[in-house]
Amino acid sequence: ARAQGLAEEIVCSTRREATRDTARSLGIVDHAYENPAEAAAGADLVLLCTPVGTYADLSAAIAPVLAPGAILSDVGSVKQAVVRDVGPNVPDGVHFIPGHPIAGTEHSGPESGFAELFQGRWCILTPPPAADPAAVARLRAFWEKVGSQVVEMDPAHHDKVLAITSHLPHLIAYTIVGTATDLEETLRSEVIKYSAGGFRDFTRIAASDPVMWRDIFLDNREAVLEMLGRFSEDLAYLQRAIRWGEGDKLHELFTRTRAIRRGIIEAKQA
Ligand SMILES: NC(=O)c1ccc[n+]([C@@H]2O[C@H](COP(=O)([O-])OP(=O)(O)OC[C@H]3O[C@@H](n4cnc5c(N)ncnc54)[C@H](O)[C@@H]3O)[C@@H](O)[C@H]2O)c1
Ligand SMILES: O=C(O)C(=O)C[C@]1(C(=O)O)C=C[C@@H](O)C=C1
Repeated sequence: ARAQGLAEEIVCSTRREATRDTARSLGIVDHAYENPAEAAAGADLVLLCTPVGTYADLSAAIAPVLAPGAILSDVGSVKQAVVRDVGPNVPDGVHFIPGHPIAGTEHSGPESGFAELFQGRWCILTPPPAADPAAVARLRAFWEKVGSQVVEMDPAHHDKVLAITSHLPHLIAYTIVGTATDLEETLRSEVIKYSAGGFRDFTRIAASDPVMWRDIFLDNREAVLEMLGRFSEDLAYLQRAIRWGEGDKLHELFTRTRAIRRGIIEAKQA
């Protein structure tokens, strides 16, 4: 937003003085406050960017200072829980339009942000049915100006899609790295020593913020459990194929998934 000159003034609120200092010295914000209500007072656009489990308290804390006509949005990785937790705190006259940029890294804090983060990435908005179309258009324009492609979705659908494309992969990464590090000492040191391609990719994902991901799994419980159930069945199918030496079944699946990966890359290049 700073690089594109989208706001006259950008302010933030964080709990620690050290984080506020970092945000100021990076030039990301004009002012940094400890109290979120001080940061949100009079703003045209307020974005909640903390772990989703904090949203209920945070939105209650800023509600009294939100200006009429302001847009209240967020970047949280789940959407039904955001509607549940923030919705009741939104004052009349404030436009509540939840959002989710599908862009991020395993790193945390202001120093991990970069101006190109959202370029060429999707941003999903989940406006309530009665949302003001002009406010939705303004928020859409904001995300487009930072380089995103915006799509609107129903919150329940969002949570299902992200459960399989983002949440389950993280759960698998956390599990596989946990399993590997629970191995007996000799094997464990070998795992670390020889970790190259596959396992190393999992360790990157498994280095993601523990609080953020705890909250995502607690707040997208049903969709994650549904996808996990399907995944477990498919894993058991492969386990059985390996046990009985059914190479044709393995080959058929691996051929199908290779085509899917190539399809994703072609779609990106198009
Ligand atoms: N990292 C990603 O890949 C990614 C992508 C899209 C959306 N998100 C969502 O964005 C949000 C923030 O994620 P991030 O990656 O920017 O994390 P981050 O760790 O960089 O930033 C979160 C900030 O919230 C602060 N915080 C934590 N608990 C707080 C509390 N109780 N009160 C006030 N501040 C608190 C942290 O100190 C930190 O400064 C999350 O809701 C996450 O689901 C993350
Ligand atoms: O690349 C990464 O590090 C990410 O995990 C980014 C990622 C994802 O799963 O795609 C993580 C959480 C989000 O809500 C959106 C994006």
